[in-house]
Amino acid sequence: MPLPAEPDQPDLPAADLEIAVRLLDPDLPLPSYAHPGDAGADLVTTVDVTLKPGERMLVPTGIAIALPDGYVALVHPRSGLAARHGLSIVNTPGTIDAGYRGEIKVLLINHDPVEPIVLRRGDRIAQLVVQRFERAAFVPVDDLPESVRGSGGYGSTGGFSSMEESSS
Ligand SMILES: O=c1ccn([C@H]2C[C@H](O)[C@@H](COP(=O)(O)OP(=O)(O)OP(=O)(O)O)O2)c(=O)[nH]1
Ligand SMILES: [Mg+2]
Repeated sequence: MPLPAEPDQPDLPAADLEIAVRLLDPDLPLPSYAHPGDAGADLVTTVDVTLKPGERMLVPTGIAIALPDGYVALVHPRSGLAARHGLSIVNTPGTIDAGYRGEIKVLLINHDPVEPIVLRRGDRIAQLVVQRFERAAFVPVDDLPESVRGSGGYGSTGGFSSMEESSS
């Protein structure tokens, strides 16, 4: 697939990969990176949304994409909205498969226990991280190779000091 000769946004480096995007709502922008080197391209909501405390809603972004084979796009929350308002994504990160041609939607949730979150059409609600992935062959075996960690997990290396005190 040919790479764009020029960056799609001024002051940003040329892209590594071209991804076809259908703008289902042409008045809204393409996904865009805020800074050079950013991993996530921001996605917007096409609709006004009010999320009550604890409420979740599947929100449209107005775009459909065609990822090349061997790539996945992951829908991540934006940390600023999470820190300021408690906005997150239920299934974070959401997985956009290479073969998916439908509209990308974001399953938002309001984690604030008290305040509703009000979003307006065009607000940036999430970010899309495009990555290569490996397709695994899952091979059944009787024994796994040994490792230093072994089967220790779920806090085997210790937790917060307050948790250690309360559990002892
Ligand atoms: O945040 C998300 C997650 C997924 N999708 C779309 C793209 C993805 O390719 C498809 C299926 O997602 P996933 O495999 O996570 O969901 P599933 O419950 O396993 O559905 P399916 O049975 O269709 O695979 O839904 C989104 O638009 N947003
Ligand atoms: Mg699936």
